[in-house]
Amino acid sequence: ESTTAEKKRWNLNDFDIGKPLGRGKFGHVYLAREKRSNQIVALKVLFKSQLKQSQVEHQLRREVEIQSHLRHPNILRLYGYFYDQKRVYLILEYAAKGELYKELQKCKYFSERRSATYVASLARALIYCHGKHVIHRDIKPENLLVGAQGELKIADFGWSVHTFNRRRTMCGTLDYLPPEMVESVEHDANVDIWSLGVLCYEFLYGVPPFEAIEHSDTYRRIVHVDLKFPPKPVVSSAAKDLISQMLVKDSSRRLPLHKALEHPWIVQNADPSGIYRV
Ligand SMILES: COCCOc1ccc2cc1OCC(=O)N(C)CCCNCc1c[nH]c3ncnc(c13)N2
Repeated sequence: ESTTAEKKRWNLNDFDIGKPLGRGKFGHVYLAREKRSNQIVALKVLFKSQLKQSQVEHQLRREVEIQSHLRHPNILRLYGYFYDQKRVYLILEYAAKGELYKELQKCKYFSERRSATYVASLARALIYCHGKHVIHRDIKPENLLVGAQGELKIADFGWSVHTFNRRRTMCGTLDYLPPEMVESVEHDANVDIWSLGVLCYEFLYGVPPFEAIEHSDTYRRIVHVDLKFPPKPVVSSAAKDLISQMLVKDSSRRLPLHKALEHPWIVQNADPSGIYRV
């Protein structure tokens, strides 16, 4: 039995592999059970060839380094990693209710209580990250998972911090980029306030606020903060007020995350436990 001091060296024989949980850009994720402890985990398998080809190995190392030190109920745990000849394996906390965006697609949009509960959880997770000088966790629905009790988990699939160098025209969406990133000026933790505002809007309306067919139109709508609230579904003015205080062009004037947690809409709608029971 290895002591906690020396890092346990994992290998594939330590796990029984279960059903696939999905496939991402760089690899597959499987349900797995660590044999000795019977602990259920998610195992993400990345192909070294693909990592090399996309020049993301060092970025992945950085992402693993950051994620393995984060401990928060709303951030998916990274327990460890190992590799063999061809693959890198990430040992991750298993989120039993899967990807939030699939749930959002199914419901079209979330209730104000559900949206506020998720936004409060994300704000707390981001406050924790900023406290550890980690920013830009790239919170968009695709990066959010749901635990067995309905709690939100930022899985932050890691490419955000690097892909923005190429302004994500290649693979990710622009919808979540704040003006300072679209105009590629330096950015700080306030980018996460913007993304949280975008996410809050998308939870309530089912579409992101600056969506457009053409990238160029999305760019323009973001830099001009062309924020419009559709008449349907009906959304409270308190919710619109919070969103309007987060989607502000001047990053220093965005509502700080701890203030967002005190906003009336959050106080009146978010479940304090961060759990939304469907
Ligand atoms: C560099 O990589 C950093 C870590 O990236 C991930 C960590 C955990 C992930 C998925 C990750 O990347 C994205 C990805 O592969 N997909 C979008 C396809 C699979 C979706 N997962 C579905 C899923 C369901 N229950 C889960 N419990 C834990 N993790 C999961 C899932 N997925």
